Amino acid sequence: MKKIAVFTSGGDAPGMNACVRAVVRTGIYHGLEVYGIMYGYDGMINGEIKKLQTHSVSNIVQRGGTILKSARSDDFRTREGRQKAYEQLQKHGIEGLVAIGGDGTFTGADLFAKEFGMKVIGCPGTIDNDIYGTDYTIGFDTALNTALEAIDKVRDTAAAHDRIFFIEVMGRDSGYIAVECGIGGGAELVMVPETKTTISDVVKSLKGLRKTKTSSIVIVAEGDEEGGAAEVMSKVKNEVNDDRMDFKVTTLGHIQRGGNPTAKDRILGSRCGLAAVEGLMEGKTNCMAGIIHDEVAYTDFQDCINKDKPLNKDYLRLVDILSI
Ligand SMILES: Nc1ncnc2c1ncn2[C@@H]1O[C@H](COP(=O)(O)OP(=O)(O)O)[C@@H](O)[C@H]1O
Ligand SMILES: O=P(O)(O)OC[C@H]1O[C@](O)(COP(=O)(O)O)[C@@H](O)[C@@H]1O
Repeated sequence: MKKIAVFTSGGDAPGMNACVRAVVRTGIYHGLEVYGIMYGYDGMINGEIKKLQTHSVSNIVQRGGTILKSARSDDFRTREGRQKAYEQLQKHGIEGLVAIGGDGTFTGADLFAKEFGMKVIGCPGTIDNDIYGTDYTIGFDTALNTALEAIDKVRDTAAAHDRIFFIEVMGRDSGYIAVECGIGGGAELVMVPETKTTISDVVKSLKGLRKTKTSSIVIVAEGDEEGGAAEVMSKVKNEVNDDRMDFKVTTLGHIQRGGNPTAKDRILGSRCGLAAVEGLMEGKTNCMAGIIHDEVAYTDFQDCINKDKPLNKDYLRLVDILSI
């Protein structure tokens, strides 16, 4: 293998730049030519491909977002789109790809590799931490710490005014951010998509806590089955029907996906990037380079896509016990 390319796809997650840098520098270190594809699969189809040098990735290890930009591509979901993408890669003589993204990116990559014989290794880039085959995903730690900092600030005003705050964090299908910032932020309750918490459960807990506490923080993952924080708050308010309880909502939103990556995300991105390139050089394909128990681990795309990474139930128990 002489030429490889790297791209970021789907969303963006802090630490992706560290990963891109590692791919470029590891490739060059091993004598490969490394190309960057802009705007994910859309850029692959449109031929937005450029050769990268060591200096192309200078001064990015500390930056959030992705210098290669990111996009969601409908065209890549079609056979014609993937055919065009393959032709563009052939023009440059590219034989291997490093795909930095989430489940969707890996689904497209797996299909593409099987259809055209392209070699592809993925790196797990999502703040949601919901990818099987790695203990942590690139971006999760930064998002968690951003959310935690915001929760600390909200707690100050919650305490000063004896309020009950419903704080919405990201996680369309996953409660990792919610549960971990719930523990770290000392939340009274955490609502996540993985477990059912009814409005009556919430009301019962809040009324119970009222006997010992004057303020409370409820963390709601955006994908909770009862709705986001605003919807949960309004349902709880209706059921409580007590004007003495002062409810507020804060939605943290996309601030969680931005900002300079933490040390953990820079290191994770760097390790996965290096492992992806060396994996390609060893002939591996259709798998993701992740880290399990502090060791590099390659997991088949099919497992990454189809297997669940369950939340640690001990974490939810921890929130319950520590919030009394
Ligand atoms: N079944 C599929 N077939 C082909 N391409 C796909 C498929 N699923 C996802 N993709 C491609 O991967 C891109 C990123 O997927 P998406 O789910 O948006 O993000 P993520 O990688 O973060 O999960 C999509 O925009 C699409 O181009
Ligand atoms: O508004 P967008 O860009 O669709 O992103 C929202 C989604 O992004 C996520 O944060 C995941 O993003 P990443 O996978 O890119 O990290 C989800 O939790 C959330 O539902």
